[in-house]
Amino acid sequence: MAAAMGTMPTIGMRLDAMIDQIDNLSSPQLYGIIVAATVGLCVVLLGTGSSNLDLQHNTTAKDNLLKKPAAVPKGRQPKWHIFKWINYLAVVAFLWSVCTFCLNASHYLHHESQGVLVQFLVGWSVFLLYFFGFFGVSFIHEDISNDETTASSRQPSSSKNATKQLHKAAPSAPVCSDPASFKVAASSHASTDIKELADEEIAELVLSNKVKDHELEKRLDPFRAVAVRRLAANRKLSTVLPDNKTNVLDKLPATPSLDYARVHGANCEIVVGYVPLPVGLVGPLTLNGETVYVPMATTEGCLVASTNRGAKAITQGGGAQARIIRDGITRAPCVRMGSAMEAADLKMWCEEPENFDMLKRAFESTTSFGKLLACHPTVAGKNVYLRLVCFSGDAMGMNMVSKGSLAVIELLQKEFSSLQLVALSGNMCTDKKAAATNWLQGRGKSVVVEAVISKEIVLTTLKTTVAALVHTNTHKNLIGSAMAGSLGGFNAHASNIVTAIFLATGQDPAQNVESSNCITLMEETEEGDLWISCTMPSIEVGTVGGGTSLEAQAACLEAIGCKGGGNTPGENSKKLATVVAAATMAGELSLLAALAANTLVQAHMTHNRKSNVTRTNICDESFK
Ligand SMILES: CC(C)(COP(=O)([O-])OP(=O)([O-])OC[C@H]1O[C@@H](n2cnc3c(N)ncnc32)[C@H](O)[C@@H]1OP(=O)([O-])[O-])[C@@H](O)C(=O)NCCC(=O)NCCSC(=O)C[C@@](C)(O)CC(=O)[O-]
Ligand SMILES: NC(=O)C1=CN([C@@H]2O[C@H](COP(=O)(O)OP(=O)(O)OC[C@H]3O[C@@H](n4cnc5c(N)ncnc54)[C@H](OP(=O)(O)O)[C@@H]3O)[C@@H](O)[C@H]2O)C=CC1
Repeated sequence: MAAAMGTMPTIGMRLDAMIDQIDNLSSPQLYGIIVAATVGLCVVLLGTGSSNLDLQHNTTAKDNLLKKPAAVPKGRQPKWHIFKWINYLAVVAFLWSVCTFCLNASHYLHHESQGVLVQFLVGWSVFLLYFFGFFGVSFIHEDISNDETTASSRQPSSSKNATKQLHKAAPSAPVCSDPASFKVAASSHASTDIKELADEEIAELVLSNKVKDHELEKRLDPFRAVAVRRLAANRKLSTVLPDNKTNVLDKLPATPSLDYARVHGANCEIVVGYVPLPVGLVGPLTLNGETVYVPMATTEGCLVASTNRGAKAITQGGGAQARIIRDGITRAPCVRMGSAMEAADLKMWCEEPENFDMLKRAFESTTSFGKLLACHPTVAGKNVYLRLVCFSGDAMGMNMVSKGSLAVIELLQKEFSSLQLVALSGNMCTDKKAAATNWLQGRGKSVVVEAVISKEIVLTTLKTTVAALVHTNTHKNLIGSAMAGSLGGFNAHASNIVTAIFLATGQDPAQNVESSNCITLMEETEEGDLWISCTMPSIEVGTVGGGTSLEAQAACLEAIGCKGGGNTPGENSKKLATVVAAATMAGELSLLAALAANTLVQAHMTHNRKSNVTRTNICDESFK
């Protein structure tokens, strides 16, 4: 052991050996190495120091609060300008010591006690400790940045995120839709954990655009996101409303029952609450031999009463019969070809059965329920509008058919090199706009419903006569609508009933435009009774998807007996469509009866005007 110890070199021996090696170097070599190492170290240190400083210059105290509220509390920031000057002084002192050493190296290295060399070594160690300390600050600071913001201050985040989120523009899109031309506020991309902050503090960040209003759900649970947004929204509103009220939204309910977790990503964005609508329940209504009750959400007093009266008359008469005569939701992409002749080629190609089969396979690869039923191409010069008709099971099917249509276009682009997609929806679909195509060719469910009501029931329940009803219907709904140049509006108020049922059952209310297409026909039978029918070619409804999964809307579907998917796909949505048509017929019956008997105004004064709040406020004594 002692022998072994005796052969092992001590630190002093190693130092001596190192000094001997240095001693053997020529002076230029020695100076060169020392100067190069020193300059390199200084450059690195200065670079690191300044990056820290830049970071701070670009970062306000509020940003730091946003990035890591717990670690860097507001108002307790390091004094970065003092660090900066200490840093410069340290570097100058370090360079001075190195130069001094280099200039007198041979003297210091041969000094007998080596004491001066030790002094230099100690001094440099102190500098190194300081510089390592500086590195440490830098590393910690970078860690904070990396943890807390994906879009760090070293990389412009706005452009990065913008390109990621924007979809590819259509080839024919104008220059202004170039994704690069979109400007996204850089401040909105901070993605720190803001859960630790109080609601008021987060609302403050929303107001100063440090956190985007519509991204709150990504960073907080959906219920808290709504609460925070309401705080911010009240403040925003106070700046634009004339009386600067700060609590406008307080009367808009946000609690207790709406499930915002379901709403987010499915039904609505920038949610600040919900609007309660009264729901009336019409019925019993006998339809296809079955008794149904129909929930209707409306604020138009008299509407539910009217539909209820019609339902009563229909049920008293033995009930209504309804049939689905066509079923297919549509999407019509607009594509542009190189020439009108190529457009004609495309139309012919799509109409070949084997080619349609290819389109069908492509479409159906995107859905387990959807079936492509037809493709109707319409040519307009170089443009082709491919009206794709899809069976959508129990879904209304707009997302489904849009997804499938995209797959069809991608296939066609492989077949026709000149084909350019102008718009996935080319308006010949036609969604949410009045159009002859829906009236003539149908969209969604096409339904016809009829009933016979005895003259006695017409007299007792509807308070009019069969002849008066038929007369009113002919001159109002048929001739009157014809004179108005109506498109699908040969009815009295189909949209009233359609919209109220749509709102109650979670349908897309904007589709009331085409879903209300309806022609109401009335005749007097040989027995003197009333025959009535409503033909509605484009009722767009679903019992899965969209708003149908929200609790309240699902409850209304359950009340009708058609919640969710049916035993066979499409069973429930078809039932809902027939209920919409039959309830519409009930509404038609009652309103036409009121018009025939001229009791419309009287009815609305009773049911629509009774509790005018303003009037009760100003003359409550007389009102009593
Ligand atoms: C208001 C009624 C029904 C009264 O009608 P009535 O015959 O005087 O009422 P009744 O007390 O004799 O009751 C008859 C049945 O009506 C129902 N009924 C009666 N009252 C209620 C009630 N409160 N709540 C629920 N159901 C009610 C109910 O079924 C009742 O039977 P019961 O159950 O009592 O055995 C009738 O006058 C009526 O239907 N008027 C037509 C009003 C209407 O249809 N308005 C629709 C909106 S108008 C509009 O927006 C569109 C428009 C007009 O601009 C379109 C156009 O250009 O034509
Ligand atoms: N994209 C657009 O252009 C438009 C969208 N909308 C909105 O689209 C929504 C409605 O679209 P929609 O496609 O109906 O609904 P969803 O987007 O909610 O999707 C419904 C999906 O549910 C699945 N599904 C499960 N069970 C059934 C069943 N029994 N029958 C049918 N499908 C079932 C299907 O999936 P899978 O296909 O995978 O089998 C179907 O595609 C509404 O919110 C509406 O407001 C409205 C107009 C235009």
